[in-house]
Amino acid sequence: MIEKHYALKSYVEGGIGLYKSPYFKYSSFEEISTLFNAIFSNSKDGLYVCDGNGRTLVFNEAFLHISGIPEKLLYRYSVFQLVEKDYVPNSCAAVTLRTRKKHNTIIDYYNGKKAVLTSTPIFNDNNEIMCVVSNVRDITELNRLHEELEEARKINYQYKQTLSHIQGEYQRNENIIFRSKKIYKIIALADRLSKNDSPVLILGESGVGKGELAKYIHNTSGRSGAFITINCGAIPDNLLESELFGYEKGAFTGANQSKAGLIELANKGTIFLDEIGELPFQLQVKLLNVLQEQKVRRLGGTQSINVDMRIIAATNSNLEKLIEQKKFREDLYYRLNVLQIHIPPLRERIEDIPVLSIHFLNTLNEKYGTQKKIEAEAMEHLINYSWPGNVRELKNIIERIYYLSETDKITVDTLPQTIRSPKIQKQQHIFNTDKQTTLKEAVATFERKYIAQKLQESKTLKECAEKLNIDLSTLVRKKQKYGI
Ligand SMILES: Nc1ncnc2c1ncn2[C@@H]1O[C@H](COP(=O)(O)OP(=O)(O)OP(=O)(O)O)[C@@H](O)[C@H]1O
Repeated sequence: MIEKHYALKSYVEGGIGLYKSPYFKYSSFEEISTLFNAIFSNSKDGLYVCDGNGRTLVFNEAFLHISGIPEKLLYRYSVFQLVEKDYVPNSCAAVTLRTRKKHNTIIDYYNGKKAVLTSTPIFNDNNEIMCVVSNVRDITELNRLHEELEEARKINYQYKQTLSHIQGEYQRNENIIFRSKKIYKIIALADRLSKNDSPVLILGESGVGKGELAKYIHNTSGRSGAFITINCGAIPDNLLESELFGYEKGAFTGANQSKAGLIELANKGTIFLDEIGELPFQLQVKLLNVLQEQKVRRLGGTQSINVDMRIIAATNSNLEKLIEQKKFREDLYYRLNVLQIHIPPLRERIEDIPVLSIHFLNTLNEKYGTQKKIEAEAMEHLINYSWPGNVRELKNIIERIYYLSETDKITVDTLPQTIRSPKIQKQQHIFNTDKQTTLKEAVATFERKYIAQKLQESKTLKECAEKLNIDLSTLVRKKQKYGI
């Protein structure tokens, strides 16, 4: 059993006394003195004891080492004089002698060591300070480690910042893969825009990712409802109205039961109107009313239904030109064009080509458990190509070469002729001169190029369909087939 010995407690302010075990057999002064001497001199902490006047009584080797005060000076001067004569910057014991209280401080000794000091007054029966015991802990090493840790933390933080910046450039935000600063800025802008409910107009060529960005804005907006997409150019005019606004039973022949429109379905969510330039003129005014009143009335209906939706519209047409041509309502344009984002074509952000190519390839690798890789030279060709169909075309091409490549290496030979021959492409040659091309392939190549060219020359899909003398729906189908 351990006996707690309180003999010294009356002398130690706030001290806990001494613990002695039953094995403590020393009783003579010599034995106890030897023991305490051993403890004192073996302590790694510096120990320094002065009397009530601040004169040195006893100290250990560690104290000399930590404080760097020459032994002789310790005998000659009191703690007050040591400070006065500037042998030490400060004295913890001197403060305790003045305040008669235990004191803690940190001292930067002149030898470069840093220590934490605790000085404790020991009182005699007359309540006079008999001595002050100072414990001096060297924290130079600890401090160095602390500084190193701080430095490491700083570096770590900087690395993290850099990494997150790099990741930002190579980032995938939701499904948007990018490396270019241009898309990075667009994502940052979209993040800000997603916080409010104003309409957003996304401009950019076909396939640049307008739909993907609209989805991103919806997903980050926190709106609880659905994300509803409608391609105004792909649905025949007569169906578009009922699709958008819904109808009541008997509203027209064939309306055997009531049906909610897409606008209604987008309640609390987002409606994405793709190819808004293709929205028939008579529907534009109806849409404007919905936007202004936040209410929709089904065809054949008498009641207006409240809708809380965010609208995102997108187009690759020049809406201002369409307004001049009286094909698009100016008032609707201003209503939709509150916040505008322009996505540049892929050829203007070629840094995105490698990351997108690798992403699309890896998606297939994961799906089929393969490890196909694009060789550097092949990647160069992908980068040099002008991608009139933008990301959609790139995605289609990667899928195509994935299936065509027989080994794990995607080489230049695996690439379609159009991509392999940038010179021919730049010269706008539409015939494929590859001897191995079948007639069917050659016709497809021609058709794809020809449609892509006409699309570039046309303001709207409708105009393009007219130029090609084909139905709008056929054009949309072919656009999707060729990834343009
Ligand atoms: N940054 C991107 N990261 C990953 N996939 C993308 C990215 N941009 C576009 N895509 C993909 O490319 C294809 C075309 O994108 P999207 O439909 O959003 O383009 P769009 O500009 O709306 O085209 P359109 O004007 O023809 O409707 C989609 O399969 C989409 O997932």
